[in-house]
Amino acid sequence: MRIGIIGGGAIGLLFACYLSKSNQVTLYCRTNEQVRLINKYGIYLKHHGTVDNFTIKAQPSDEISAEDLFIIAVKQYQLEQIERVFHHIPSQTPLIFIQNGVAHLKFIENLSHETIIVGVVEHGALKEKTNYVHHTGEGLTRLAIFRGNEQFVGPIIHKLNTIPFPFIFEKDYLEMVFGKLIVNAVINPLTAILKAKNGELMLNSHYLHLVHLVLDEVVKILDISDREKVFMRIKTICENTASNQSSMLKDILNHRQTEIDGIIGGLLNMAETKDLKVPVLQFLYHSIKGMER
Ligand SMILES: NC(=O)C1=CN([C@@H]2O[C@H](COP(=O)(O)OP(=O)(O)OC[C@H]3O[C@@H](n4cnc5c(N)ncnc54)[C@H](OP(=O)(O)O)[C@@H]3O)[C@@H](O)[C@H]2O)C=CC1
Ligand SMILES: CC(C)(CO)C(=O)C(=O)O
Repeated sequence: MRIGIIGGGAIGLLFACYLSKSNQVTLYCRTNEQVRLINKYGIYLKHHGTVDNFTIKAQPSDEISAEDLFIIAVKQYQLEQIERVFHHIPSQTPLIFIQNGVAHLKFIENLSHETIIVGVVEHGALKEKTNYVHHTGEGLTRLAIFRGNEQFVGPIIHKLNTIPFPFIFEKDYLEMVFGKLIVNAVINPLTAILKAKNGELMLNSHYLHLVHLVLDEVVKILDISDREKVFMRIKTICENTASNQSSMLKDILNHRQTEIDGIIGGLLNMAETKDLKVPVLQFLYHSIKGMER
């Protein structure tokens, strides 16, 4: 299958390497410099201490070619910037969006494409250089249909699946996206404000108290009945990624924009619609927005 990946960041590079094992991948980048480096030297993938080199074709993102599928791997807040790119992708070509949070759902609703799939990525990836990615955490990618015929997803998953880079099908896209949203809403802003690694949220009793305060409001907004199950999922992720810095902490430390609007911003909008008071989430939102400057 011909796969176009838009965005040569951590996830774009990671997906390009694994998917190129059994597909023809083109990585669409923002800068000509990244295009040049990848076409000349390929992409380096570090995994478990081993570094492999992958020959991948790269093109500027304003020169879209015909593909069988596009994976959109830019950050949620960069989607607006690539809006015109979608005018060059035929409406029959399936699109996969893998952004964290919920804000991207509003953006994709306005596209005219017939088949839109949303994904939740449970891998960890770190872009160490322009054409060098570190696969820091092994996981899987969940895919669910957002628009179009569910029948298309099975064959796509079949073609994307490789070991150790699995894809699985989820029936309910909202349940899938909200599941990840809760995890990111609790872990990301707290770790970024406290400058703490994920594991510390469970080990420091004061941080754990904050986890519960955040979770109480998230559970209220999303009307979740099994709070304990949700807490256990967060606890497991904190323990499994104990020594990791969350993506929001990394963004703050590197003076980059964060995805707070897509994560806590999305929840604040839902709270407003339901006329719910959520002071803890307000505090997190404004703390991160203030720190972004
Ligand atoms: N990294 C991870 O471990 C995980 C990430 N995710 C999600 O995946 C998404 C991507 O994250 P991640 O890869 O880490 O983010 P990065 O910031 O590393 O990558 C985003 C990439 O998009 C590129 N981009 C921006 N504008 C354009 C454009 N006009 N044309 C082409 N490319 C463009 C950027 O290019 P440039 O560098 O030139 O600015 C950058 O390389 C996020 O929404 C995140 O929530 C989900 C789970 C795990
Ligand atoms: C699951 C978690 C919190 C892992 O660090 C993550 O998705 C992130 O950092 O964005």
